[in-house]
Amino acid sequence: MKYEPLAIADVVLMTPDVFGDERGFFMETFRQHEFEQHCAPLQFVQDNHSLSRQGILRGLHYQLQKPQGKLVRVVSGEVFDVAVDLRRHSATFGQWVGVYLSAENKQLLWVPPGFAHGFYVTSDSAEFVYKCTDYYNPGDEYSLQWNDPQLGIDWPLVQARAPELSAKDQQGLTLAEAPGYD
Ligand SMILES: Cc1cn([C@H]2C[C@H](O)[C@@H](COP(=O)(O)OP(=O)(O)O[C@H]3O[C@@H](C)C(=O)[C@@H](O)[C@H]3O)O2)c(=O)[nH]c1=O
Repeated sequence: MKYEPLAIADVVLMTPDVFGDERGFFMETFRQHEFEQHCAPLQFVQDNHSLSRQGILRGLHYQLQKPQGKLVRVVSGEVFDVAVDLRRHSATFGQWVGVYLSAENKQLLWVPPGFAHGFYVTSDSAEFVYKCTDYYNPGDEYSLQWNDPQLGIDWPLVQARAPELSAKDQQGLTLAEAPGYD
């Protein structure tokens, strides 16, 4: 596995070694010891899997009292995946990084606790799989507005169509309104 810190250095892009043969391929997608060395000394307690159609945007989500670090990847299709730094004392507070994750590139993104996370589906559909360092805690969940001009996220919208959002995400908070991490 190759580990590559992004422009916000705590966010790490991971590229697995893929062993192809006549049967298909094999790859390791997680190794605790390496993860602790290159990303964070944290354990995962919950795994999630979602399916979304093209044009769906999920996010940008975070939990305040029980922050979740997320190790995310795509097992079918392609998404543009975004992490926003909400740590108020961070030099990169309010900044974002985004990468394409796909079944083809097989990359994983480590989104640490203290970040909001979301993704936009660019392929016909996409299945998204991720590990979390804390449990889902719905009362503690916030949605940051995907198109807040202060964030200025450059979403690669398909045919310039507005993304489809859940009712919750349509009520997302701007960066100015959203509680951050102290
Ligand atoms: C996230 C989550 C949802 N649910 C339930 C609640 C609800 O009925 C249904 C759909 O929930 P949501 O609309 O919140 O699902 P979704 O919009 O896919 O939420 C996810 O978005 C991405 C971007 C993330 O980063 C995740 O952490 C998570 O917040 O699934 C759980 O039971 N456990 C969970 O961990």
